[in-house]
Amino acid sequence: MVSAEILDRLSTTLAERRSADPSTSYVAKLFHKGTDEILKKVGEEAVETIMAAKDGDKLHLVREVADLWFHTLVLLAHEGLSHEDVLAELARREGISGIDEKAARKQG
Ligand SMILES: N=c1c2ncn([C@@H]3O[C@H](COP(=O)(O)OP(=O)(O)OP(=O)(O)O)[C@@H](O)[C@H]3O)c2ncn1[C@@H]1O[C@H](COP(=O)(O)O)[C@@H](O)[C@H]1O
Repeated sequence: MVSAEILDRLSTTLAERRSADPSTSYVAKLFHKGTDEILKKVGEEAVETIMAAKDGDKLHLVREVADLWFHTLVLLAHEGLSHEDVLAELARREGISGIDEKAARKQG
């Protein structure tokens, strides 16, 4: 099974690309073009993900979600953030939902 460590490695690469030559790297070129271009790519990949889900081809869906994740990671890196910030938010929510479940059990 592929490890989630790939997110750590990709995140390191994306951070390095912030100072890379735009003519030699897709990510450096996106950073150079700026926020609007990155947001445009995120929007395009979100639409392509929806279309892939609709056509019922699971491999196509996985590939489009990978494109979407990748471009959201580029967006986070451009804003000085990373997947770790998102994972921390999900962990926080898990904690919140745990509290909610306990409260619900007491009420029920
Ligand atoms: N995971 C990815 C990755 N996923 C998708 N893409 C690129 O994202 C683009 C997807 O956009 P589209 O599907 O719209 O295809 P396109 O028409 O070619 O895109 P545009 O040129 O129009 O933007 C393609 O150019 C893909 O090559 C990626 N480019 C890079 N990475 C990773 O990022 C690392 C750094 O990349 P470089 O900066 O290019 O060295 C690489 O080592 C990879 O690990």
